[in-house]
Amino acid sequence: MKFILGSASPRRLELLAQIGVRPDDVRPPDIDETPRKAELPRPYCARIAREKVAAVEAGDDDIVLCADTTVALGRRILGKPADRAEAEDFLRRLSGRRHRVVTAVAVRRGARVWERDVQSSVKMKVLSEPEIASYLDSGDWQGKAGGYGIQGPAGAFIPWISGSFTAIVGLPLAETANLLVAAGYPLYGGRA
Ligand SMILES: Cc1cn([C@H]2C[C@H](O)[C@@H](COP(=O)(O)OP(=O)(O)OP(=O)(O)O)O2)c(=O)[nH]c1=O
Repeated sequence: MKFILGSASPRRLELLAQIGVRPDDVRPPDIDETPRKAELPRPYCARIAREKVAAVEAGDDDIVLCADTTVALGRRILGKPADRAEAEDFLRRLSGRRHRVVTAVAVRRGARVWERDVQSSVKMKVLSEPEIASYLDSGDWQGKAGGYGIQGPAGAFIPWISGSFTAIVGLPLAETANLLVAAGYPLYGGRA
């Protein structure tokens, strides 16, 4: 059995390391992440995690883990900003409001798939012009759903969350541990 992380996200690698899980291989999937017409954020996120895990090549006995993190403002999905202008647009929309962050995790072993999604609420303070400008200058928004990362400088913009911090960063560790154990990964030295 090999454990394969199907993700290019350095956050997911670090979060797995936090619970002592080191992949034997990292194979980021390449799928089309375009939402379907009128697709809601939670089903979208779960679908993308499933499509990612199906797209990773692995042996029948290997365990593959993929995840997707989606920022939802009402019914609207905010993906990874394409450029600085889009990141600015996202920040202005999120400023002073509460939004949701959904992270779906999918684990596959052979033909079997285990999945969970976790939804958190996040409140962003009303952002001032200097806060927006300096955050955009930092470049930290790049590659992050909704155009911010709570674990970086944007942590100063988040006075309150309800849910799972690790899920917001990209991988809900409690649920991930359960999925790995269900799939037969020897977490806790195989004692679980
Ligand atoms: C909201 C938020 C998102 N993010 C990140 C987590 C994810 O890496 C990214 C959302 O994009 P994803 O499509 O979930 O993942 P990815 O493209 O980075 O990597 P892969 O598909 O190969 O697994 O946003 C943070 O790091 N902090 C945050 O606070």
